[in-house]
Amino acid sequence: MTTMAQVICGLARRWCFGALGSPLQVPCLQALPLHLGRTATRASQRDLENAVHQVKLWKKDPGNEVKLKLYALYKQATEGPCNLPKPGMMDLVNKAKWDAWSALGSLPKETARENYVDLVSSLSAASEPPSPAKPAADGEQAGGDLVVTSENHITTITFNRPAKKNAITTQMYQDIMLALQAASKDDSVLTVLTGNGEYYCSGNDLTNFTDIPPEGPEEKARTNAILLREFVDCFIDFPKPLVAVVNGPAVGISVTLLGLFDLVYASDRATFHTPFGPLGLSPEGCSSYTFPKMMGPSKLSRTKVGSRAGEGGCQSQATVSLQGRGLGQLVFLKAAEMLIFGRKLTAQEACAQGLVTEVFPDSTFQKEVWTRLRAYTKLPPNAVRTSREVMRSKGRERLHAVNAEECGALQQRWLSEECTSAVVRFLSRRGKL
Ligand SMILES: CCCCC/C=C/CC(=O)SCCNC(=O)CCNC(=O)[C@H](O)C(C)(C)COP(=O)(O)OP(=O)(O)OC[C@H]1O[C@@H](n2cnc3c(N)ncnc32)[C@H](O)[C@@H]1OP(=O)(O)O
Repeated sequence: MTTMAQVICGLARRWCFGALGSPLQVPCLQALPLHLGRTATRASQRDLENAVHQVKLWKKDPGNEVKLKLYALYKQATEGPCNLPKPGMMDLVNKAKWDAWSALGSLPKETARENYVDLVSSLSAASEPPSPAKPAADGEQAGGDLVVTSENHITTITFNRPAKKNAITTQMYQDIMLALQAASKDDSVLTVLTGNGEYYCSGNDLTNFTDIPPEGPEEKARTNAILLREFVDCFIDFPKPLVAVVNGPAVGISVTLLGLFDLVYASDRATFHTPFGPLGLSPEGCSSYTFPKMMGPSKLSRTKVGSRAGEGGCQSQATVSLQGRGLGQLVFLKAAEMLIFGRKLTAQEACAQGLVTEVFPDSTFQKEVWTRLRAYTKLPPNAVRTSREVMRSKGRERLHAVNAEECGALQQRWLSEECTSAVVRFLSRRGKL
């Protein structure tokens, strides 16, 4: 069986820039800027070889679409129409190459050669002069991918990869666990998670799947499941109030975990998206349990109505949805729309569903939230901890069981073709393969 990890592993190896099969493997001739060097309208074999060499000198990855075109034209120019058997569905790289080459049909070798040379020439011309170097580290702030600070009895853990929309790497999962362990013992009253930049967090870093150990993809899925389970367990067992300051869009695991938080304050710019269906995944972070629970009818009596509607606060639209439906059905439907079908919620909608405590206008978000949190730190810390423990202790065992079940399901999902294809699509669109 070909698994996602095998495919991605193979893709990562084979699709790195300069390694897309034959066009980049011919012997290297003199480097000659083709758009300057070729004057005749018909491209010669020498022009083709120069073009191949030119491609090798490109510093910027031209993207998979261009690489496929180059591959197909080169094969057509040197071997004629596609003569390979069609690869299997799961052999994604060879299938894409085969499709591109076959699509050229009976294009004459000379025309393919000319098209190859012209394509390289136009792309080389377009890339001159070389674009200026990017600012250091893509604008990432000093302090690493995760920044932990402790001030005024608040420990703050900040996702700090704004250039990657704060996607969580494997290292960051480990570092967050260490930060939580430290925060559980320090003198802070509250522990806050927030994001630096435009996003709160774009969820699991999808390139985490490309790092396959020598033991193979099953081992990767197994260790990922263990890591995820330990990671979520840290949130379940965390002894102090957890606060999410959701400064912008939140995706995937950064949303599901919110069900384990005590306070979730959101900017009105934030959105909440769990695209598990499209990604071939299933829910994690105990959301399969917490979301139906919080989005159920018991929330309706707690839903904040009115006072800040339109300028923050929650709007009570959920009551409308109740009409004509049994309450039990509503519980299922609301959580299902998010977790199974990947419906993205606005901050107001998330608040109405009980996922968010309160929404603030983005312009005053930071000021209002941090003022509120500082005031909470003045409360007697032991009373705060005790109240929280009383509220949490009854459900803890259940949450651990849910977490274990979700991780088991995901371990299978990560090895599935549905997930493979979705991750490959994402990475491929961004030229990461
Ligand atoms: C131990 C394992 C535990 C596993 C736990 C499982 C968790 C499940 C999940 O979290 S599922 C959710 C996974 N996340 C996503 O599917 C989001 C993917 N990202 C996007 O859809 C988009 O990037 C976006 C909507 C977040 C933002 O789109 P936009 O067009 O505004 O920006 P770009 O796409 O150009 O992104 C900018 C750069 O950031 C990189 N990036 C963003 N998100 C991720 C991500 N999740 N993983 C890896 N990389 C990400 C993107 O590739 C761009 O990088 P580049 O500039 O180098 O191309």
